[in-house]
Amino acid sequence: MKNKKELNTWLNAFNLSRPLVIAGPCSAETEAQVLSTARALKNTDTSILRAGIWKPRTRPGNFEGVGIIGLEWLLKAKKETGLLTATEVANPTHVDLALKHEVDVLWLGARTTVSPFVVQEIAEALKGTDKIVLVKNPINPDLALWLGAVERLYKQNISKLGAIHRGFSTYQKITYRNNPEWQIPIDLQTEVPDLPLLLDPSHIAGNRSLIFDLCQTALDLNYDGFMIETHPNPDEAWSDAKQQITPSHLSEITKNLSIKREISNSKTFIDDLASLRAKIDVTDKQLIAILGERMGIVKEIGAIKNKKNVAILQAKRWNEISQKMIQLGKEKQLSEDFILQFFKAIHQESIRQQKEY
Ligand SMILES: C=C(O[C@@H]1C=C(C(=O)O)C=C[C@H]1O)C(=O)O
Repeated sequence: MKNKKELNTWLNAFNLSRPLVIAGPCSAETEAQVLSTARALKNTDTSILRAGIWKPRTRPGNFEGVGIIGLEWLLKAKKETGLLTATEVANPTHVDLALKHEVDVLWLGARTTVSPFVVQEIAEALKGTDKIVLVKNPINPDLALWLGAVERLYKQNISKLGAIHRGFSTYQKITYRNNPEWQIPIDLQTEVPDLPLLLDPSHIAGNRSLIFDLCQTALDLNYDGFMIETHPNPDEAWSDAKQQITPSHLSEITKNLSIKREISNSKTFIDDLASLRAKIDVTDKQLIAILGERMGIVKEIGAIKNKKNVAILQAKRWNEISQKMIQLGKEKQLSEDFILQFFKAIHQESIRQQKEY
């Protein structure tokens, strides 16, 4: 997917001084619930009312959405409040029904993005639309699949596109419901900087207490806005009760976020930044010189191992090194995760260099 300046035209047209907010219930449950959420969101930063109509649940037997009648409630809410509306579509029939009910923003969910066949069918059903179409990341951490879905839509002349980061499935026990893997959206921004990027903190968190911090991290990483699940009585919600928040809680969160700008024109800021970056450039050069020196020694080790037919991988030694480095790293306030990742990368390169010998 190639970057194009025009990718963010639709977002700029909102003319917002704050991040774009899409909010609303995980699922539309009743007409009263959709309307009361919409009315309460009208007094917040929200521009777009979201509600799930068809809910793809991990296991059958849970509430799977109210279906088409929910689209009528959304339309009613839009007419009353003036909020735009958004819903998830997972097949061409959903697209057809959403368009008939004047839904303004359609999104592809994480379980849809994983399937190029389904994405293609949806893209063809939406061909040439002037609606906004947002693509959630696939459940597996695969940037190419995520961007591939955006590209399929773009190829069908859909120009109002955006990405939503909702985190990635993991088998490991973690604080979050879905692992954020921030490096993937960072890579996405590096590849297509003008593609609007929103955070869905509700699905990453799985728990409302983590939402504020996730939103602040996103703003520090230049995200353009949020999709946040909001319900008048979160604990009573028919789906994802733990991660939903009330509209007033949403207001409190958006009010307390510190909004970052891409750059400051202040002279002292520009001068200070330039001199600190010059120092970083010096240390980076030193790092490369030291890494080169280390690999030189590794090659000598490779040579003597080769002569005596000794295996390259020496798990005990490698284990000793990583443990020692984690300890040393702590003294310099470097996280264990970072040191492990860093030394794993060094070790891999070290094995590659010895194999080449
Ligand atoms: C360099 C060696 O080979 C491998 C690479 C290591 C490293 O880069 O430090 C450590 C252990 C081995 O898995 C070695 O045996 O010391």
